[in-house]
Amino acid sequence: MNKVGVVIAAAGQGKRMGHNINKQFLPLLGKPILYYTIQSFADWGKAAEIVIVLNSKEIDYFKNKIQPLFSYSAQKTLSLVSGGNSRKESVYNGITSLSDNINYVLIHDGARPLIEKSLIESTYQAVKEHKAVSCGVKVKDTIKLVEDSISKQTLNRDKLRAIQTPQAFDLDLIKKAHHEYQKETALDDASLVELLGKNVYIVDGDYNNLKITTAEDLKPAEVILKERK
Ligand SMILES: Nc1ccn([C@@H]2O[C@H](COP(=O)(O)OP(=O)(O)OP(=O)(O)O)[C@@H](O)[C@H]2O)c(=O)n1
Ligand SMILES: C[C@](O)(CO)[C@H](O)COP(=O)(O)O
Repeated sequence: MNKVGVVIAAAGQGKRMGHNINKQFLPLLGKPILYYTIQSFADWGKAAEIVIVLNSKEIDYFKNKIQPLFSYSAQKTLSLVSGGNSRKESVYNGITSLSDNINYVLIHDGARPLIEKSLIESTYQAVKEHKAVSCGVKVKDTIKLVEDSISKQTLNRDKLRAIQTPQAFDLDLIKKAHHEYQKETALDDASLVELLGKNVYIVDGDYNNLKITTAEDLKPAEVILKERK
């Protein structure tokens, strides 16, 4: 029987948000961003363990202000781990804290609170077949390569995807990728599997699965949440 774990990377500083409190604790319709992210995985209901990776200085805040928002049964699946200086280090701490009997892991950004159950499920179904999976959406704009404000090349849009999380992996495979490329800088976990020379299967993501990065992302996120109510 397959057992699945979830790692939610929430140990960033949210510098681009430019707020004095971590962006993941900012409210959307009155509840913290990180609450929505975790609740989506709890609602999905298939995770044996949900690891929340936090800045060590914010663990008490999480315990006092966010953890009590969840039902008792959801709280039982949560565990808290300290993050690192990069997203990659934080994810590493998360995946290595999962129990040995976990077969697959879904890795998600704490800052993507609009994730829907259907996308979590399609990612999970795909990983059982492909071992390494990422969500991605087709880019809608024309993308150009620009150097020193000069457009050098127009890229073939058909081959481009804007990459999102969740990304899902066979747990042994992603641990191996993290171990082998410990010194490599990586924006996401799928790129470490690419470095191993393995295929990463892309499932269709969701344009609404926004990453809350800068202040202008907050309003559209609230509009989407309101529509779902
Ligand atoms: N050391 C880090 C850095 C990032 N993250 C997490 O990785 C996700 C994606 O990162 P990003 O949106 O870039 O968040 P921040 O690093 O917090 O943002 P910024 O770059 O603006 O500081 C976020 O949920 C963030 O909390 C993490 O767990 N540990
Ligand atoms: C993993 C990721 O969400 C894919 O879009 C993203 O790369 C992480 O955030 P960052 O803004 O690149 O740090």
